[in-house]
Amino acid sequence: MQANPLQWTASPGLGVGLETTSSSPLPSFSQLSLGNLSGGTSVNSLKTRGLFLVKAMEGSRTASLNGHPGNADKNASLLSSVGNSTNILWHECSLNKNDRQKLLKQKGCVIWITGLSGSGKSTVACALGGGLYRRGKLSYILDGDNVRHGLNRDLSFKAEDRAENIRRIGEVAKLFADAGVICIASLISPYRRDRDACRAMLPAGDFIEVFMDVPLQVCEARDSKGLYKLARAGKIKGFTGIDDPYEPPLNCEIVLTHEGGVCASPCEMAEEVISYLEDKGFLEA
Ligand SMILES: Nc1ncnc2c1ncn2[C@@H]1O[C@H](COP(=O)(O)OS(=O)(=O)O)[C@@H](OP(=O)(O)O)[C@H]1O
Ligand SMILES: Nc1ncnc2c1ncn2[C@@H]1O[C@H](COP(=O)(O)OP(=O)(O)O)[C@@H](O)[C@H]1O
Repeated sequence: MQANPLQWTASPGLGVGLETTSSSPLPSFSQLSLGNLSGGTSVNSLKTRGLFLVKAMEGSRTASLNGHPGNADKNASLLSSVGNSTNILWHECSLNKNDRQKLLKQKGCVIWITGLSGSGKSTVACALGGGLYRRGKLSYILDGDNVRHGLNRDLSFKAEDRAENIRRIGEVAKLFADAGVICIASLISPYRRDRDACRAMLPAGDFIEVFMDVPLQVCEARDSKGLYKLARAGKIKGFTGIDDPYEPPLNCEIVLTHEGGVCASPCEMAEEVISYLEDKGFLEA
């Protein structure tokens, strides 16, 4: 992608800043400024020294409220408590999701792929990421197995840990969507309630649930990791589909089916999801 052209500007009495051209989605001078330039520093000298003065004086609530004595009471009234975090204040930046979407020429969203182990979630997630990449669209995959190697390594497969696994991935996916990225979350996520809680984190329409509707017998016959065999032998307890529940979606956006013993190829499945994204306008800003 070509970089956005930036122009230096000077403003009487204020200092210098970076201004974008009219076609650029980057912030204007009013949103980026430096305050005073002291010691004889001129705009030109900074320019020639190649200094990028991107000290953004964001239109931050925190900054403006804290910056003025006497506003402490007003500030305190904005404090909130979320879970175990008390006295916290949301910090708003002037550069928002819309700006990032314009930059990326797409809309951020979450594609949530759910299904049994071996149903093809990871495969279709990769095919989808590839298909989007070839169209110049930025996506990122949050795969349950992979996230459990790091962020969620402390979680087991009991119901409450699965719920926490899903909640955390939902929160991370939400951040990716806010960044303007098409986030592909692929995890078993066996409980409807947990998936619905992730849906509720996002604006309506931005959570696209994709159900891998592949029968247990097919997944078990694939058994690419040998886990079903271990579960049947009682060596893995609480394995989804064997001795742990899976609740299929009742009303999801896309169902990728295994019809009459024939499964569409991962690329065909990915194209189905891409068509949905195109139809709903996610592949343009
Ligand atoms: N008990 C049990 N049940 C189901 N799956 C198990 C279990 N133990 C380990 N595994 C492996 O972990 C992968 C599923 O992780 P997820 O994070 O997607 O699961 S969940 O959403 O929290 O239910 C899953 O990966 P996939 O096969 O890709 O689905 C398995 O490889
Ligand atoms: N559409 C498909 N048709 C046939 N086999 C598939 C398809 N998608 C995935 N597979 C195969 O099924 C197995 C499990 O796929 P995987 O993507 O790992 O599933 P999951 O992530 O749901 O556990 C792999 O061996 C994969 O090659």
